[in-house]
Amino acid sequence: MAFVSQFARRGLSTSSSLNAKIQEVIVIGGGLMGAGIAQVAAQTGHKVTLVDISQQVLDKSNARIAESIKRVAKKQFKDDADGAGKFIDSSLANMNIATTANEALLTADLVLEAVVENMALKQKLFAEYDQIAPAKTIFASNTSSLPISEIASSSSRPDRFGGLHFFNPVPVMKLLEVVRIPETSDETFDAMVAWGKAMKKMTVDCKDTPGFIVNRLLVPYLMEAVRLVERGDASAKDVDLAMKLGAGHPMGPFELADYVGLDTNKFIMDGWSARFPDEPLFRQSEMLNKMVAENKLGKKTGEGFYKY
Ligand SMILES: CCCCCCCC(=O)CC(=O)SCCNC(=O)CCNC(=O)[C@H](O)C(C)(C)COP(=O)(O)OP(=O)(O)OC[C@H]1O[C@@H](n2cnc3c(N)ncnc32)[C@H](O)[C@@H]1OP(=O)(O)O
Ligand SMILES: NC(=O)C1=CN([C@@H]2O[C@H](COP(=O)(O)OP(=O)(O)OC[C@H]3O[C@@H](n4cnc5c(N)ncnc54)[C@H](O)[C@@H]3O)[C@@H](O)[C@H]2O)C=CC1
Repeated sequence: MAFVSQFARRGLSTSSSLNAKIQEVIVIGGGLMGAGIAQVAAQTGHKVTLVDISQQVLDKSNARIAESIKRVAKKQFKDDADGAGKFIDSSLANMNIATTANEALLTADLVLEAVVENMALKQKLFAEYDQIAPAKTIFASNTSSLPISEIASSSSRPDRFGGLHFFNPVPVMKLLEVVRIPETSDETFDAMVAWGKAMKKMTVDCKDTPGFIVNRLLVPYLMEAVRLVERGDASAKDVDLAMKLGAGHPMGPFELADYVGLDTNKFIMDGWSARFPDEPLFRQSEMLNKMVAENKLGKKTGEGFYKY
């Protein structure tokens, strides 16, 4: 069966010449997603700089990356300890960590942002980087829910801007959503798709719509699960068991929410409920808001819907 993709349409062309191939990458935000993206970039032979304002976060992420690379190596080089060792060493050698992007910006092919889900912060960072990065540098956001167009409006290069949305845990999840805005040039879009493939991900194309493909379906589902428990219709544990055994999901919605981070869930709901006040699927949840206020953010703080 052949589909004709409406997203494969040709967009604007750019006057600035891009590198055909993305080789040097800066990942901004060294938390859950940034660390995973940087790890996979390093594993697939890219030179990568992982940037976070917090040295403590970087140290923690470094340790998590080292652990995760070992798991990947064990899987890829089952009975080949020598091959596994070389893979780990070369991956780690491809990676730098830093508390500022300034030096790496001078030569980067791609700046991929994965800081907290906050429009003002994302815009501020790209406005700054726009002043330093060369014309060839593509800018992209890993945002879960914010409009790429609005983030891109803070830079002077919307033709070299797009969304590259990865999934958690990045070393395991095979999908990458590649999002283009009307201004994204064909060269930029093609370079982003090619990079996704170089990262060994399957790519899907999507317009700049709330939640793109996966989160437009997943977030309302999660919120419906929370509302179900808020109404007292079932316990979180039973909902999770039901969705795992009855729908074949690897995690139930509450396990997944804890895994993703309840703060990230709340950032998404805050944004969508403000932007789309008439959409009942995007309504806020008192239970979720209370848990975030109590710093019960899920796995990362040791407690969310479950204790860890
Ligand atoms: C919620 C709605 C709100 C959305 C908010 C925004 C979020 C977004 O913008 C987009 C998202 O990311 S949505 C989340 C997408 N992720 C999921 O749905 C994950 C669902 N869970 C799973 O797939 C498995 O439980 C999982 C793979 C995690 C773990 O699998 P298992 O339970 O079977 O546990 P393991 O046996 O430990 O792992 C299975 C294999 O994977 C390897 N592995 C796991 N974590 C790893 C990691 N961090 N690094 C490297 N390898 C890793 C593990 O080694 C194992 O491999 P095998 O031994 O070969 O099977
Ligand atoms: N958690 C998830 O499962 C997924 C999250 N996303 C998106 O990825 C982005 C990051 O999410 P997470 O990694 O979960 O968040 P996180 O909270 O684990 O990491 C965000 C990091 O950004 C850093 N940061 C804050 N301000 C900064 C600045 N000015 N410069 C550099 N670093 C700064 C923080 O110190 C923190 O380490 C968000 O936009 C989120 O919506 C996308 C896919 C999945």
